[in-house]
Amino acid sequence: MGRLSPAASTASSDASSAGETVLVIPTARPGHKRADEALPFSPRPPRAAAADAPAEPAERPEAAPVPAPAPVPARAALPRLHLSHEHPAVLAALSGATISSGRLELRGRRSWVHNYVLMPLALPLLGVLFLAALVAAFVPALMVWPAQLLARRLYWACPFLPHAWQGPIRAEWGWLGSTLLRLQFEGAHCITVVGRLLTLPMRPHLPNFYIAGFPKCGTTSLAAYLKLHPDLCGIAGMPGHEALGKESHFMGGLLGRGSAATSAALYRSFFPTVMTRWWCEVVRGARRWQCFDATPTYACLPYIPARVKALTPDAKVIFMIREPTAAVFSAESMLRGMGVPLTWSLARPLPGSVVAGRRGGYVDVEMGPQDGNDLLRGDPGHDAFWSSLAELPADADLPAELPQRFYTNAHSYIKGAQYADRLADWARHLPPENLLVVDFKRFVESPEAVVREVLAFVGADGDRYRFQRLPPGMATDYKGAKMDPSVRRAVGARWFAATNAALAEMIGTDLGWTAAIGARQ
Ligand SMILES: Nc1ncnc2c1ncn2[C@@H]1O[C@H](COP(=O)(O)OS(=O)(=O)O)[C@@H](OP(=O)(O)O)[C@H]1O
Repeated sequence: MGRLSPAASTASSDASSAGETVLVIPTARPGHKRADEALPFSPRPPRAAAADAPAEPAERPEAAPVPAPAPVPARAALPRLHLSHEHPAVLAALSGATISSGRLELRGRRSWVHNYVLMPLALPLLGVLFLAALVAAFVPALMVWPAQLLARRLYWACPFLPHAWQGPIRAEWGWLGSTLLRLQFEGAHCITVVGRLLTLPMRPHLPNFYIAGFPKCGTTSLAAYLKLHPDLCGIAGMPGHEALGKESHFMGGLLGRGSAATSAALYRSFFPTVMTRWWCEVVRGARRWQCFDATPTYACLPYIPARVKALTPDAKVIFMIREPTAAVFSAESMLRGMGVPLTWSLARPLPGSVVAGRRGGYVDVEMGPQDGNDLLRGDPGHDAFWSSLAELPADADLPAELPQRFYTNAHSYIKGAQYADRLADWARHLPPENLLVVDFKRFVESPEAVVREVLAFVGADGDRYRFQRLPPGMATDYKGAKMDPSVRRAVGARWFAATNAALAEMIGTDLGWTAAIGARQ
């Protein structure tokens, strides 16, 4: 510690003449530590300070050697400032002092920027920094854990998603890029789910109708067309995500496979808030506001009709249908494009087929010989599993292996495209006037006419609908792959001929699928 030195008085006098008080204090030196001593601090007004200092030399003494601290007359009335010479640099930084030639100089007057801008801002700035540190410490802890938990459930319900991170996305973006994208996706999903749950009291709606399927039959496009009507809202989906922006997967176990998959309260979290409804009614002029869920797998899974009836007994259900092998091939191509390893392919010739000299599709790219789960042979184990799903009570837990078996087995897609059987499941639970079948081919050719029929079916006023053509939703990049014509014929005849005929009888129209052989249908 040191006392105010004569040098301090000198500097003070110099500065006084320039209009500021300067205290010059020798900085710490080994052997000069006297922690018990205090430095009298006299922030005198500049002029007065100059007047009171009787014996001050006119000029500042040389910096070295440092003069021994001289005693200063005690001033009981003045506050005493304790300075630690052990940390002169810290002191200088805090006080705005400078260290010059081994001495610490305290300047009593700073610029107006310092006094009126920097200093008043310092405290709020420190507060902001403190809050930022808190956020940096706690938000990851509060976000990462829920995000991981919810992502685990999402990946259980949609087990094809993780393949995309490890396969094509990693190949394109590298390890770091794909990891960051994955964290961003999981974080966005978490924010969406938590946001929905936190606003649950404002979400009293269950769907008035469903676009229940079938997968790869244009459900995304139909949903987008319907959302153009002021009366109609889809689910409160994940922003910016084409599929999760329109399909809830709630009954597929997105929030859990136990009671969370049957709770009406939790299901309500997916649908718009009263504010959204108010906006539609007051601003967009909706007269008969309705919301809908467009989860295409609902049409395939035989336990879903019972749950739809339990949760929404008056709901209407729309099914889009497409030539079955084309729909299965579209699903296969989508999954394969996401990096999902499948043991089957409609692009690969069946065993015994002549393939000499033919290249194309996935045949030479990533598929080995057609094995195991043969497309024509069938899978009795899967059939039994499927039948057990049809018996599942509406409030029962979903089987733990359900999504994995559903998404990887070729026979899930085959069963999912046996439309007559699936529609019969639905007709057992809901009245036929609540079910509408839409032909994908006709929808592609004349979307406006089809959309207007759908509007009439759900009870929305067609006169208030302004049609505008939209780009196809969920278009698949086939990467040049084509269905093998022999597979198409064989699979069509083996699995779909009978159900296509039954469908024609059911809807009163033969869509000509049995004869169809070609590219997309
Ligand atoms: N307007 C229009 N014209 C032509 N084709 C269209 C249109 N809308 C959707 N599609 C095709 O429908 C397929 C996607 O169907 P989904 O949206 O039901 O897919 S999903 O089940 O939701 O994943 C997907 O088919 P593929 O490209 O053959 O896979 C889309 O391209």
